[in-house]
Amino acid sequence: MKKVLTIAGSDCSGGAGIQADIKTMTAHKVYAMSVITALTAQNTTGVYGVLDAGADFVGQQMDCVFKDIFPDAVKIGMVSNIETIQMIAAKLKEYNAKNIVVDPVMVSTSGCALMQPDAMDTLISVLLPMGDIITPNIPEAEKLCGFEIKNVDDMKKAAEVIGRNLSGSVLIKGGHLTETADDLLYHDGEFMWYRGERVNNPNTHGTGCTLSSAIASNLALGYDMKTSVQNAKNYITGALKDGLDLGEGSGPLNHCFNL
Ligand SMILES: Nc1ncnc2c1ncn2[C@@H]1O[C@H](COP(=O)(O)OP(=O)(O)OP(=O)(O)O)[C@@H](O)[C@H]1O
Ligand SMILES: Cc1ncc(CO)c(N)n1
Repeated sequence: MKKVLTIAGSDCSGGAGIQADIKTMTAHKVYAMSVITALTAQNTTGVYGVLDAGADFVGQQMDCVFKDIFPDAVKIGMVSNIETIQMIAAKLKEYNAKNIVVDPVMVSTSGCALMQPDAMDTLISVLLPMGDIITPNIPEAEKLCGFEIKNVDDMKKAAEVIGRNLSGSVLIKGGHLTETADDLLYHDGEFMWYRGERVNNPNTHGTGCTLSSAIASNLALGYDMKTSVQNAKNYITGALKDGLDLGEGSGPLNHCFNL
């Protein structure tokens, strides 16, 4: 059985973070492991509290995982402070981790920040370059490229600018921009569009976490980068289309729609 590790924050309401990651990995029939960077108190209406696990304890969890059950892929989500980011980067190097997917969870849309603002530079300079692929949404991509992204041409320019400083691939998610939900991959100097059917479902809590975990699961299963992104795109569209409707706000997806 292939093994995948998520390093991320817990979402007690089960739609995003560690919980979304484990459900996604399980739906892909890979063995899921989790290093928890922070607990969050959140639900479909917003984020109300964050309790950091602390860098040392994150490091200890990573030691336990890597020394015993070496993951075939690693997904990194919420990392709230500078010390934790540095610890994760050091441990990934120490253990020579493979197939690293970094979802830069930087811009909080509702309530408490998931990342301390002073940690952004460290995330950009230390962790993003370690990714085999990074998966910013439009507001995150704007922070990374330094200009506004208003259309698909801007998406291409941004992907190129962001990718210039990285050895890995860049997937800019169009969920916040395009009428159709098209994502753009910049991989080995080439652009590739993943055309998505826009699902008329306001329940999109955790789509980013779910997509990045699906990519990591596919990489662990041995698919190449382009195929992994396509398979993950098909999975997220299916999970949205299932039409689960829970909670007062933007609800979770049905991660198990295909089981
Ligand atoms: N209404 C929709 N219909 C179809 N696909 C969607 C829709 N909304 C988002 N997606 C897709 O979901 C994936 C995640 O994109 P999105 O831009 O929502 O990420 P995100 O903002 O990081 O997510 P999160 O809400 O977890 O922070 C992308 O593949 C995107 O195209
Ligand atoms: C723990 C966690 N990670 C990521 C996100 C972004 O969806 C969230 N809401 N919560």
